Amino acid sequence: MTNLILASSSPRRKELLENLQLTFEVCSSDVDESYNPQLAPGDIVMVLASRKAQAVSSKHVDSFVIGSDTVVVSEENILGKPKDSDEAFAMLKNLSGKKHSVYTGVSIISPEKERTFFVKTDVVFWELTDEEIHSYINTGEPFDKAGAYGIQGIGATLVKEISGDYFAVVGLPLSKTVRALQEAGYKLSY
Ligand SMILES: Cc1cn([C@H]2C[C@H](O)[C@@H](COP(=O)(O)OP(=O)(O)OP(=O)(O)O)O2)c(=O)[nH]c1=O
Repeated sequence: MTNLILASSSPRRKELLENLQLTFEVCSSDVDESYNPQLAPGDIVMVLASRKAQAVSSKHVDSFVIGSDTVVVSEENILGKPKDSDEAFAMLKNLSGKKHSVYTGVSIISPEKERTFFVKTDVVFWELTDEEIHSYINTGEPFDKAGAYGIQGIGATLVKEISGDYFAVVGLPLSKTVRALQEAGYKLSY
């Protein structure tokens, strides 16, 4: 029996976790991703990560469940996934030539307890021309990603500097996640 479940439909989170050669299943959480905009960004991603983990944990009570959520924060604006090209353009224009922060929340629910935390990573973008932004949007890469970019793909070329956990920007801070799993009683097979 697999006792580790990733409560996510994100192909990136699955690929990240696969790097660690753990045996796990993926269950899509499908929860309402609305949140109270008064909350601080770290609290928003923790609330959403916990909601995703709880939705799956309630059906798999004997498993360790990982839920996660990522948002991009630029000058107080919280950027999720763009709905269309116009929104993607507005997000990338907003990020151009500046520093922003990527917040990723992780919630681990074990048969006994829940442990939820967040990681903040600072990213600096090069100054982008409108033409560069349009070309990037035309690749299709921005659409299912918070802040309208993927640092693991062509989006890497937009990034001048990163300070913090690269994996957290992609969607799951691997090292802290595994440590939290172990603290919750999960035994690694290697
Ligand atoms: C900033 C950034 C985000 N992202 C992705 C990670 C997440 O998949 C997505 C943020 O949306 P999320 O709502 O966190 O996740 P999701 O809807 O894709 O998946 P699920 O809720 O089922 O777990 O943005 C990248 O892939 N690369 C990046 O550089």
